[in-house]
Amino acid sequence: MLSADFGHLERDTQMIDRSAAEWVHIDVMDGVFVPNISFGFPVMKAIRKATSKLLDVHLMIVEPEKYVTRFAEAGAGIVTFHYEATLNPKGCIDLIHRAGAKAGVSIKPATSVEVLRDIVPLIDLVLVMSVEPGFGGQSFMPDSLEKIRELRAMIDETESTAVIEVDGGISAHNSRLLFDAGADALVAGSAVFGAPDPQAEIERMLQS
Ligand SMILES: O=C(CO)[C@@H](O)[C@H](O)COP(=O)(O)O
Repeated sequence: MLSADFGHLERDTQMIDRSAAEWVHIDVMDGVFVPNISFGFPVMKAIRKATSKLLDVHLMIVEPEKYVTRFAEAGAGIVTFHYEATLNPKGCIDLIHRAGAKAGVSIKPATSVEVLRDIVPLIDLVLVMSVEPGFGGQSFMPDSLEKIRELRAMIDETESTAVIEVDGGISAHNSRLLFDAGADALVAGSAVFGAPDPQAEIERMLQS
């Protein structure tokens, strides 16, 4: 939703609601963990009202343990925080699960997937950032493909049920490549909202 027209948030959310996309991805940025500020609870609640789809919330904030419960209570089906943003990832995971949501952990491009080995059996989703978090419209970083393959192997070895989500620079041009590398869920912002027909673009990604 970061690439939606915020002046027409209800219209754009309803458009995604009618589309073949399965989840609605919400990027929350605090201006500290990333050099950009997006939105918080009021906007999240407005999106919640405009769709019945699962809300997939990506927190790009410091001290996520302070807020994960409130995001779950505001209607997030998945709450994902950054591994780099907390000293207590297991505590955050626990808080999210206790609030009734699924827990995800995200890693920035420079963070090795190895840091997740101990926690991958405890989580529902790993979000691999394929751009530096903070802004939409950046180019996909090809090194992410190897990270996805490593993560797929780690998830299989540890018998984790976590899904692999990838975010940043994704379109119908690379979605097949990502799927083949082991991704289960793809996030697309500018490719969808910048397309002449966003719903057809989502279909193209799913078809490819
Ligand atoms: O989390 C982020 C950016 O920090 C992403 O969700 C991007 O906003 C995706 O946008 P595109 O790369 O698809 O334009």
